[in-house]
Amino acid sequence: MAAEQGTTSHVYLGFDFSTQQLKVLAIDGNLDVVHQDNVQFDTELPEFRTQGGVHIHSDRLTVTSPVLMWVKALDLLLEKMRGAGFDFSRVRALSGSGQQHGSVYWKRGASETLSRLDPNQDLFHQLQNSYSVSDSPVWMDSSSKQQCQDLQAAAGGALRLSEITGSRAYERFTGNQISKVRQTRPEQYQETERISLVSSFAASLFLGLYAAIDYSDGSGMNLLDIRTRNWSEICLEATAPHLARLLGDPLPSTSVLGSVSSYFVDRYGFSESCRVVAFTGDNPASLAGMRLQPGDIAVSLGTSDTVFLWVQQPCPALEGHVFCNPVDWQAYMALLCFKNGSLTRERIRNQCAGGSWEAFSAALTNTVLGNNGNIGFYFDTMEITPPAIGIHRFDKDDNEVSSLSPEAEVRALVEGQFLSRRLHAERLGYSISKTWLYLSGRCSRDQGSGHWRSFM
Ligand SMILES: O=C(CO)[C@@H](O)[C@H](O)CF
Repeated sequence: MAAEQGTTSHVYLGFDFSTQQLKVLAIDGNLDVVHQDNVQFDTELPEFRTQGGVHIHSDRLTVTSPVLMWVKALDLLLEKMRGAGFDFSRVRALSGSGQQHGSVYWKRGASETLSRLDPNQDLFHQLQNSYSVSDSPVWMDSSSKQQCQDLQAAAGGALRLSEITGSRAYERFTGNQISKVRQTRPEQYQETERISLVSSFAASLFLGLYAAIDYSDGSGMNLLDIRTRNWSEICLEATAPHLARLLGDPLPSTSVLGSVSSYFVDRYGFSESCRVVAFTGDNPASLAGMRLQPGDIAVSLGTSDTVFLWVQQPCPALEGHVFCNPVDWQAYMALLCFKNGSLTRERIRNQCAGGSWEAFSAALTNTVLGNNGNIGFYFDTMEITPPAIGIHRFDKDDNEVSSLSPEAEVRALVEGQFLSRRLHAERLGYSISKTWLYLSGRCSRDQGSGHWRSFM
């Protein structure tokens, strides 16, 4: 993708290490996009043999991604940019986001390697032996139920834990994943000198040293006290010994962490004065990037669907999450996460619309609002909100049925998904109907998303 030539004005880079791809966006001082590109993990890095960017293990609960795939994707993306003639010397600052809750385990000695990278070699080959855990747990994992129960017991129950960290214990949350690694892979845990989130791992690559975890993405760990913005001693103790040392101190999500490392200056021509701003989670980054204001509500349609909004005060509950706000460190953001998002929509598109979004949208146009009383719940994998699994279709008389016509199935999926998002949001007191609703995420550009708005 050719880079826009011409002006020598400063540009700003945003990287997104998401579930299925690594994306980069370059904007100028007017917020105009001057370059963008991406690396699709499944198709451009087939040697890692991922599906949807992950490995779903045989227990159907454990879900991981190879950390070196993310490293190699950054090598590939920067080479693509260089090949397109992108002028890295114009970059005044860079930041970005990562899929929330994923964890990266840096092996003893990795900080030395990170600080002395040879600009004549790529990151992938130099960091080959820098990770004590090669398959990073990611947000789609649902295998840490025991660790969740132990943490809730130590904190004084689910609601108490939610009061402290903004969420009851969730299997995908990083603290419970760290606890599982320590219990099931003690040698690898012993070999670990630093634990990052995907967001702070990405920032570390650009800094050439370990980057702090930011308040907002750190709120997705069941470890951070969202009022004091320090690690909760109760939660750290219940998770693993000496964990504070492995995590480092958290910082506001707007922190300037330092300058890009000499590796990127010498290899790609970045300016020595290019600043690295703290990376954060993909959903907090969406709230910031969409310039959401208190009272607005956003729906992100991606691998996971999320409903999130800016709130001034924490209102933790037994469902959903409260994170520290990425823009105003004294405010908060509320979020609901639905795991069966775009991958489920793609499955129904393939099965009921011949793999075509045009046919998918046509099916919505050809069927009536309310679908003649047919509705469905499509939890291909263990759902987060609510914690349920399986495909459940119902007819107008509330009888469970085993099938629907292809067009009725498409509408049953869309209406089921979006009425569910609205129901769970309103149950937490978020008024959907009387507010601005912003759509974001890969699927929000689909013309079918117009239909989806009508259910929210
Ligand atoms: O688990 C989630 C939010 O809590 C997901 O939206 C991930 O951030 C997707 F990457």
